[in-house]
Amino acid sequence: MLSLSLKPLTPFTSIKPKPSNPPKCCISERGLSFDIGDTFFRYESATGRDLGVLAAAIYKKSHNALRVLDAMCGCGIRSLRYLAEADADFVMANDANEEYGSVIMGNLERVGKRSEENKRWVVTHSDANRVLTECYLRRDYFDFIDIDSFGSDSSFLRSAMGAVKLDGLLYVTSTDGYTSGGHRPQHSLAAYGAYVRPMPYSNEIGLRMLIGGAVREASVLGYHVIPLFSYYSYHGPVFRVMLRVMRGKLPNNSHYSFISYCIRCGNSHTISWDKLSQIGCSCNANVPGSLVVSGPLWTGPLHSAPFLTEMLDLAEQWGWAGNDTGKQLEKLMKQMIDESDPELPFGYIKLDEVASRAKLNSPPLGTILSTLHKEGYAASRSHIASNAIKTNCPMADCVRIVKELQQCSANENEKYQQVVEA
Ligand SMILES: C[S@@+](CC[C@H](N)C(=O)[O-])C[C@H]1O[C@@H](n2cnc3c(N)ncnc32)[C@H](O)[C@@H]1O
Repeated sequence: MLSLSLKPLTPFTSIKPKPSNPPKCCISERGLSFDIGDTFFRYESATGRDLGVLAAAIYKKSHNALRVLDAMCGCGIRSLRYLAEADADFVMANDANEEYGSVIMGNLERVGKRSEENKRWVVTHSDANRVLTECYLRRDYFDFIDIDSFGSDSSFLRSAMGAVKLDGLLYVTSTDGYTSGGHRPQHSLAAYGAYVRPMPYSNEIGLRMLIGGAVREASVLGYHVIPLFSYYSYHGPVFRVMLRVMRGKLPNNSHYSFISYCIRCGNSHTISWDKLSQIGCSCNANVPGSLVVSGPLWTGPLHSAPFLTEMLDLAEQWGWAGNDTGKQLEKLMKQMIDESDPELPFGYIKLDEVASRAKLNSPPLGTILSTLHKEGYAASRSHIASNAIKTNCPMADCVRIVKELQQCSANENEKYQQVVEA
């Protein structure tokens, strides 16, 4: 059972771990062995952990310092990886559940027992908000804060923003897919300040809602955030965003605005704050209920291509591409880099939607992408949905392309048939 300690933070040395069963098993991730015991652990989150470790290591290289707060550490695998792989100078591994203490400590001891000489890590058991607020109050700021919560992490955003160093990194998570689907607009409004309605690219909305919520919390403190990468995984589902927290106001206000989707024509638009009173679609559909509007949320880039390129280079340097998991990670980062093309708008178009508007079967995704490129449109895959494309091509032209491709293949089939019959 989860026990939330409201005692002052206790240093690791004075924690008396409750006797627990021997570790259930010793497993390994990226060649590092660790125990999970009876803690919460998900194998499927390995990609999210890989991305976090790469980002932390890049931060360490550029700042020559890395103090990490792993606010909800479970068995401590992230803390262990930040120490062993990202070469963190110090990690505070916190989990509210005191019963995880011995497993976390056992895992962190793999990088060296804690002693008077070795104070590279500490284990605490407290509510994450309390830990973050106490760090802020004693001006003990961290370079990198990882908040791996269940559900929505919006209640930790403000305290995390106070405890992270300026120019530091905040790695936040949400597993709330229901809200991003637009099924609880009052909830998204309360949690992230965004009134979210059902839209065809709801999983991207989930990432944008999370970043938008962080933009809002940062602005309260006179800061702004820039997403370095945004990662959606259908295992959960999980929305993860790596944010750089910077001093001052958001340089580009148009990156925090509203979006509309027109059910009639299938096009989406961003709506700036000053145009809210003139909402409408370019197709001039005045059919009541045809326009769905969500926001305010993050409408700027989901990733920083230069930062992801550094991560990709580092993964290659570390030899991660040598196995299947590494290859998948490489493919993911390359897709994210493609998605960072500034010509590409927010959202994605599912090929099913294009096919249904064209009343035809959809041609292969690669064929549509190359046709869009030939016609001069920006287009890429989306790491979020394997059957979708990101493109600045209007829906009507996507439909035309699908029809033309279908016609082409019908003509070719006919010619082939004639050759066979002759
Ligand atoms: C998703 S799991 C963490 C998994 C871990 N980061 C990993 O990668 O394996 C969330 C953890 O947060 C802990 N937790 C839940 N609520 C908490 C709170 N308010 N403060 C601190 N820890 C909390 C749970 O005990 C659980 O271990």
